[in-house]
Amino acid sequence: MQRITPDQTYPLFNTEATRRLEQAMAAQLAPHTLMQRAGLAVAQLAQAIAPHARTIWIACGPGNNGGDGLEAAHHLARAGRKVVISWLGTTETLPPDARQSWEKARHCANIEWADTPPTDLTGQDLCIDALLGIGVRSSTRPTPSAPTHDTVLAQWLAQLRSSAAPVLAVDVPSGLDADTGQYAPGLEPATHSAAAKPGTAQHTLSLLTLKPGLFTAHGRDAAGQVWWHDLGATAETGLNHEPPTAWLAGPPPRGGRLHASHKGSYGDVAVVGGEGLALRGMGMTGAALLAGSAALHGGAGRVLVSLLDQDQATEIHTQPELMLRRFEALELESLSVVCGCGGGQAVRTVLPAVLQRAQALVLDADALNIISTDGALQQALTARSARQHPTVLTPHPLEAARLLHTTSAQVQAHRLMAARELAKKFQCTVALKGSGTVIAHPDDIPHINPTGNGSLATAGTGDVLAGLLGAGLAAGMMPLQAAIRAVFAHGQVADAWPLDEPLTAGALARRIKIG
Ligand SMILES: NC(=O)C1=CN([C@@H]2O[C@H](COP(=O)(O)OP(=O)(O)OC[C@H]3O[C@@H](n4cnc5c(N)ncnc54)[C@H](O)[C@@H]3O)[C@@H](O)[C@H]2O)[C@@H](O)CC1
Ligand SMILES: [K+]
Repeated sequence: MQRITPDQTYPLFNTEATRRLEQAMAAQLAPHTLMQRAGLAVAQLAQAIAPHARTIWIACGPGNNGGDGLEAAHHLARAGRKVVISWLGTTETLPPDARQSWEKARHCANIEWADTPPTDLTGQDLCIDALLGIGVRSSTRPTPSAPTHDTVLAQWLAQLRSSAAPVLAVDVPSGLDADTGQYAPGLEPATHSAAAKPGTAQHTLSLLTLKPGLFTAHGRDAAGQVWWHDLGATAETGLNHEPPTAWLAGPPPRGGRLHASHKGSYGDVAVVGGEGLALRGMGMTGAALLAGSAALHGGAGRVLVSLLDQDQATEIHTQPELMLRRFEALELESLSVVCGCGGGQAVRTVLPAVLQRAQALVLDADALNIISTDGALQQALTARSARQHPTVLTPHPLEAARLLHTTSAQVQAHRLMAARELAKKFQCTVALKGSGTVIAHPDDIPHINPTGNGSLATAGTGDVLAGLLGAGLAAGMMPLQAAIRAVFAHGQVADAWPLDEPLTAGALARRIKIG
């Protein structure tokens, strides 16, 4: 069993791939072996995280996820723990594996069966959520047979989510789609506001494989600390037979700078953005300066800033290392250009030249919005790949939706798919921002970033990411690697930041540590 922390790369498998692996393993093993291993692993983790739990309430659903819970109940009861099971299944519809575990639990004298879950649980107890696993239905189609069952399920789920006791979720938090990190319709937590985080699992034990939905969209909030037990898959079938659906990214390789290096060794970044106050009465130069600061702290040799401002300041007092340049004075062919941060409408005039001539390019914010409305710019963007000019797009879900001519809800519903589609459409690397940023490249398996938290949801943090990425490209990194590294480092700062201190984008840029 492994505790998942952002210190190494892990393969992630969607439901389809997990089912294939399960079948391949089941074919080699005695019947019921996988569920026995799963239940034992759940019981072991329960004992480890709540060694003194007075009562362990196990909510078991009608399928094999419930079977894992029943199997765990048997082990916990045998270990002398007080176990209360609430079971939602019927003997007529029980899958064969779950039936065996049900029989076992039934024969345990010291297990209490309760149709009404205990309501007096406290922080001294433990809940095990074995209601739904990867078999959750994501369609809103009602099941003709089960209106009552669905109501009870919703009630138990609400009880788990509001319990004062810690929750250990089996395989996935019930109701969460293991592929997308979205809740199945009708099974969302009642409260969905960022300010009042809904009650969710403190621990999730992912079985056989790690699933992408645990790490993106609502997955991070829903799952808490993720653990993984491969049920013997690595040793017995070799997980290598099945290509991963995605990777959970790990830290970039560390590498110090050569002593005999100079500023030219790390390349030049040019930040083009920051519409001035004069054009429309909306000054956004700060965004470009933040990107410039991040590029500097990200290790760029030199950072040039070209503000899209008629009244360019002659000096930037806050960051004297940044060098101001008029756009016409930039030698785009030899620069890693970060374009769009605070670009407003002014960025429209420079985009054709930037797309045509920039050696390497990061496109963010307003640059993306303008490109999404302009077919010629889209063609120019796609054409860069044939000229071997690396390009990285850093959209948030709404910007991605505009580029894909869809809605941000659709993008969020399938973040991995949306990022891949964008990468293919424009033949470039994409970092789709949001919880569990997805980094995609046309020919590669996508990566999900494991670092970062809600403190990054503040103005300017996207500009910092774009600048940091520009530094990676300027140093000659491949765009996918540069994106993985930048997103990881960006999130790492937020993870190390004190919880009670607001994180400003300026501080974020200054704290970046690379390599
Ligand atoms: N796939 C694997 O590799 C393994 C699976 N195991 C367990 O088995 C689970 C998968 O089992 P199943 O395929 O039986 O699926 P689940 O047990 O996750 O769910 C299926 C049951 O839930 C009901 N259900 C689904 N969506 C619902 C909804 N929206 N509202 C109300 N009821 C709903 C279905 O009618 C069905 O009865 C895994 O998550 C894991 O916990 C482990 O035992 C061992 C290995
Ligand atoms: K579950």
